[in-house]
Amino acid sequence: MSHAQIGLIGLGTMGGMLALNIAEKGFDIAVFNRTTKVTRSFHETAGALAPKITPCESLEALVQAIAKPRAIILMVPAGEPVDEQIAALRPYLDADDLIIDAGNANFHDTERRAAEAEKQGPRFLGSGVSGGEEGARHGPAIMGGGARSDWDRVAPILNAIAAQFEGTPCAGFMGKGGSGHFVKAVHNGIEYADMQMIAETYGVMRDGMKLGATECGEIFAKWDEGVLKSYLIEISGKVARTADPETGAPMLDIILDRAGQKGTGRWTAIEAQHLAAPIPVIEAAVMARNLSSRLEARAEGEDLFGTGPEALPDGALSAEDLEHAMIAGKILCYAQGFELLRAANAPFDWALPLPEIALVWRDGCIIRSAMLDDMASALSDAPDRNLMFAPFFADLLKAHHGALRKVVSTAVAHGLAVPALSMALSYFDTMRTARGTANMIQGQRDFFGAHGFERTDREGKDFHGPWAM
Ligand SMILES: NC(=O)C1=CN([C@@H]2O[C@H](COP(=O)(O)OP(=O)(O)OC[C@H]3O[C@@H](n4cnc5c(N)ncnc54)[C@H](OP(=O)(O)O)[C@@H]3O)[C@@H](O)[C@H]2O)C=CC1
Ligand SMILES: O=C(CO)[C@H](O)[C@H](O)COP(=O)(O)O
Repeated sequence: MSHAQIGLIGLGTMGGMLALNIAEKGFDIAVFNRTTKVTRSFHETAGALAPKITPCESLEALVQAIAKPRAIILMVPAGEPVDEQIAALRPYLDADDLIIDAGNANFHDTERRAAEAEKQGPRFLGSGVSGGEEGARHGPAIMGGGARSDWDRVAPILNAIAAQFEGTPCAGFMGKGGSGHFVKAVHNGIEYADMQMIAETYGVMRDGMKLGATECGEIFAKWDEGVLKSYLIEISGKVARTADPETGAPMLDIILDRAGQKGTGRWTAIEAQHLAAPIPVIEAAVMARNLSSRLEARAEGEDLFGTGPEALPDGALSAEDLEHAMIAGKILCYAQGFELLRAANAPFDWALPLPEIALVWRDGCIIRSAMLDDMASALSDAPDRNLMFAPFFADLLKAHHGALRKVVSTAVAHGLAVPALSMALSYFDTMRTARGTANMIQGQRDFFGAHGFERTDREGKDFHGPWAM
């Protein structure tokens, strides 16, 4: 019986929860998983939703269970698994059937897959989904890319399962090709940066202010009541206040300080370099994750050079200083993310809807934050303006950049590594310095390579020395 309104492949953390979400919103769904026992146990444990779910044990059965024209969501790891699934499905599908890759694909792969789909079918959408397990189950943010007509076809389902912010679905169409997955990658870059800055403030509290994990957790919980209100601050408070059930010690004290990564932050940093779009806070966060994995070298460094972080003198920094520094850092990191989105428009022939992206990120996704509503307004008022210059955020920066400077300089003076906060401050200082120091770079380039320079006192682009010898 071909009655399912949609299909889904990949019943892992995200796919299983998305399937339950789809069924709960009243849609009939057919599901398939590479490992059949996962499909069976998924259906057996679906409870009241089981009648809306058709478990399938082959791709052929999955395809037959879905009403035409079919739509099938892929929720499998990025890269080869996606290509393999598309190749395995293709013989069973009609040209107007639609595959939706809802995993975290590299957008270059999505561009390629979209181009292949244009030539040989079936139809293809690349849709970034954010929100983790909980979001997938009860309402993620969804960033779609591909053909508008394909998006419109599945929008009723995607809008229904997305998080709702004051009645508006946190799902949006970003444009053609890989644009949806590009927007999701930038979301993840901001996620890396936000997480890193929170980790740095935790480090200052733990190593500089000698606070215990629970005290740090209470401070994060307080921040979550103010300007910094956001999912990541909220869960950081919960993480810090959790005790290990086995030892009773704070969880944070027993977790190894080596951060994992699946690659989305790195993709964002690489693309920013290709586009010459400055995103130093995000790049610092990727760098910090990479350095975190150098456990042996860091231990060797501690033996050789002495313990890095020193305790801060009493009263050197307060929790309020850290909160205000985080506010400034957060604005600067989101501003960089939106600048990167804007920088991609011309090279990829996109028109990424920046205000709508801020609206989509208001709920459901990992970087949801009370600031995003104001960011959406600022981007609607002036879509081409860097967010740091929007009056609302400029006022916040004027009020809080002093705290960012105080936190960074105090931390640096006492051997506490704060790379993302430092980069936020450097970006801020660079962006408010009308006459910088690139004149020296231009002098050097002309000295060794006759590359030419512009002058401040004359029109023209190709001036040269002579240089003193
Ligand atoms: N976890 C998260 O918070 C988020 C994840 N994502 C993205 O969603 C996608 C899925 O992630 P997640 O659910 O966490 O991953 P999981 O590891 O929990 O699940 C992966 C799923 O893919 C299947 N699978 C793995 N390899 C293959 C393959 N070669 N061919 C077919 N099926 C395969 C697995 O099947 P089997 O049971 O047989 O192993 C399983 O159903 C990824 O792209 C991820 O980046 C996006 C947003 C958030
Ligand atoms: O997309 C996500 C959240 O938005 C996934 O949780 C992703 O896995 C997070 O990235 P990483 O594993 O690199 O930390």
